Amino acid sequence: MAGTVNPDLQAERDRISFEQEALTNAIDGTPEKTEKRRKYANLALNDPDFDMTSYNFLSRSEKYGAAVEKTVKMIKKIGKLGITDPTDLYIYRSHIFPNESTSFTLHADMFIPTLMGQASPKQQSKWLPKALTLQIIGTYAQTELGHGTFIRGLETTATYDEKTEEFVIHSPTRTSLKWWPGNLGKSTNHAIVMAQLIVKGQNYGPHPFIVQIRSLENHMPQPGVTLGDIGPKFGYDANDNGFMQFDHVRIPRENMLMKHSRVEPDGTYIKAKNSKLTYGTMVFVRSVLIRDVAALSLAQCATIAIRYSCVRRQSEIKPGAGEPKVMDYRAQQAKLFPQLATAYAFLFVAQEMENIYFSVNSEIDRGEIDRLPELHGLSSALKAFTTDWAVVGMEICRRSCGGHGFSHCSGIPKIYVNALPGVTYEGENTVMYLQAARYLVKCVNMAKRGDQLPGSVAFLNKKPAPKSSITEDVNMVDLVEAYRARAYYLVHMASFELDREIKNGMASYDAWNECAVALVMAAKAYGHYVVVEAFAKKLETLTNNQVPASVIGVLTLLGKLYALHGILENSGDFMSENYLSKQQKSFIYNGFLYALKSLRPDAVGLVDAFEFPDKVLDSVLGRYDGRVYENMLEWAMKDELNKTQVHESYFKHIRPFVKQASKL
Ligand SMILES: CCCCCCCC/C=C\CCCCCCCCCC(=O)SCCNC(=O)CCNC(=O)[C@H](O)C(C)(C)COP(=O)(O)OP(=O)(O)OC[C@H]1O[C@@H](n2cnc3c(N)ncnc32)[C@H](O)[C@@H]1OP(=O)(O)O
Ligand SMILES: Cc1cc2nc3c(=O)[nH]c(=O)nc-3n(C[C@H](O)[C@H](O)[C@H](O)COP(=O)(O)OP(=O)(O)OC[C@H]3O[C@@H](n4cnc5c(N)ncnc54)[C@H](O)[C@@H]3O)c2cc1C
Repeated sequence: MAGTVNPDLQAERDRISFEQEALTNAIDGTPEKTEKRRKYANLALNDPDFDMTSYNFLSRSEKYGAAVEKTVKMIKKIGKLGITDPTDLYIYRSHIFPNESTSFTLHADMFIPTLMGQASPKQQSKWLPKALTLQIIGTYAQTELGHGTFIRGLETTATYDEKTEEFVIHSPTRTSLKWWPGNLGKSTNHAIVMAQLIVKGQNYGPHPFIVQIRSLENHMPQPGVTLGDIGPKFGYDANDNGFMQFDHVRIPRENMLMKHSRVEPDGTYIKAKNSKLTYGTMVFVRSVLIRDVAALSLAQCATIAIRYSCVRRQSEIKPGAGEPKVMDYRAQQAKLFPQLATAYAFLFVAQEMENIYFSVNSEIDRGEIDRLPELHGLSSALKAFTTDWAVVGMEICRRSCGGHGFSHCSGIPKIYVNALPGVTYEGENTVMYLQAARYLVKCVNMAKRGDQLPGSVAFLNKKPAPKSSITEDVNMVDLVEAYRARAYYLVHMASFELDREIKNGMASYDAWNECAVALVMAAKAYGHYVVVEAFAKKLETLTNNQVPASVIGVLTLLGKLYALHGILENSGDFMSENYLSKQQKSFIYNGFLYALKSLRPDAVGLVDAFEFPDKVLDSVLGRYDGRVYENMLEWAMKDELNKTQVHESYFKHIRPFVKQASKL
């Protein structure tokens, strides 16, 4: 019957043990935030002007065209509705472009943030009103064909000409072509260009410049600028990632973004308090993508896979007793519930990261830069750690849907390919772990000198107990302590290895490379510890805020499951030096099994609490009503191949071939 919920899924919803609304509020942060999210989501979802036709059956060029059309419609609506708050804008946009790029993604997420973070007040008053009203549309052009990671190796030059008070932007080599910037290929007319600043023959390193790249009249490239799209990619079809070459393009001196460092008209260079303030936009995006790319994408895939697993029946448990829901197989639970728990864990750590980012950033605005290293170390570690685990988890969710997981009808491929580049962009993950490790090693040395370390690295000030106190009745406090101990030892081990190589006469830069395996392990352990601790803190806050006990109960189980799963996956680390005994490992294993069993009745409730609308999931398998089989054929019939019964290639190739063959 149309309109009703699949009875197997309904049965799951009928037995949920917790108050779902209170859990949704905890996920959003507060009841007010839930209300706001629903308001802006519904504004987008209920607007008949946004037909949410899936991109599944479109060519790349059609996808790009559809995205442009939808983007412009959205911008007009935003103006009409008067939405101005960045969070509201983000919610509204992500319900019109679920797991998709808009044509102005880079404008909103990097161009405007760079103007806010890198332009002087005078420059902001010139450029921001234009950017906010889309009189100019920009991108962030840093990466080149030859260099993405090593920003100091960028080759694009910005040479100051004192006579005309202009910078000359130039691409001196083939490898200096800007390559990858989002929305550069076709959509934008301005770019923040990162280029080597050269004044009076001296190179001061990479700095940001604002450059007009296309005409505001006819959208043709500006003189001296060569532009195009970089071609098809693993995903991101609707995004026109582009290339750009400069041939001695002149821009006024005022187009260098001068909040942190300046070039005076006579060519005098005034340097920033910290040269890495120039990298501020990257720190911002790393901080926000923990939630918006890692946590939410994994949560969506877990929603699809768990709902589908309660609809899908296969094989037998008890011979002759009929086919159970695949969710009832313990092995299926062992694959999916850790992904669910991870999504929750990442949402909670993202809330903490966001708070830290905004608090440190307002200090930076007041000229206080002491906490910049911690912000960089933490955001680098968490960006890498959460995106790494999220993409692995999404693939587990896909496989858990069996064959149908491979079809676009599952919705998972679209979510996956949209999130996947998160492991590469905004700092390739290994490189980010190594940046975090660099900070951690410094902290070890500071702790040795007796300095008190800040926030997330304060754990390095106190040596953990040599043995874990985990008992049969595993609790969150002991689990957090176990992760703290692992991070402490791995960070110290990496630092020890580094010192040993240097003491043995190795140059520090070679020692760094030699010890990279240990350093990456240390940074991963730090990220893992921060996530587990954030889960525990969230439980504490919710308890203090009198959130219903049923919600605390189910979240505690999820938190434990997350931590227990991580120990089982990395048991070598935890068991080294006998920190965790064999017996304690069996407590961990039993605790894990207990958590799987206990969470089973609430699995659907736990994913429903995320409140992903069907239009966002774009998944036949993960539909809220669970009517999977009734909709798969209808979905497949949308494919171009099903528009005709006999494809033209039959007449062109197969028929003549068969006719010919039958004559032989
Ligand atoms: C409520 C808000 C709503 C928000 C709505 C927004 C929603 C957005 C949602 C989702 C966003 C996703 C979509 C966005 C699309 C993004 C598309 C991708 C765009 C890009 O990829 S842009 C290009 C990004 N590129 C990179 O990230 C390059 C990575 N490389 C580097 O960062 C650096 O080169 C390096 C860090 C690896 C090395 O730099 P280098 O200069 O060589 O420095 P070192 O010698 O190694 O170190 C020197 C010293 O500096 C410290 N340091 C390095 N970086 C920083 C930093 N950023 N901040 C502070 N300090 C830094 C380093 O630790 C060293 O310190 P030390 O000397 O040891 O003390
Ligand atoms: C979808 C997508 C969108 C993008 N959007 C933008 C954009 O809008 N603007 C922009 O400017 N850029 C953008 N980029 C570029 C992106 O930021 C870079 O690709 C990224 O920073 C990685 O740099 P790379 O490609 O040079 O990788 P490489 O550095 O060449 O990495 C190759 C390998 O070398 C390793 N490696 C490199 N350096 C080290 C090191 N020091 N130590 C150990 N290992 C190392 C890496 O770990 C990796 O395994 C985008 C990229 C993608 C995929």
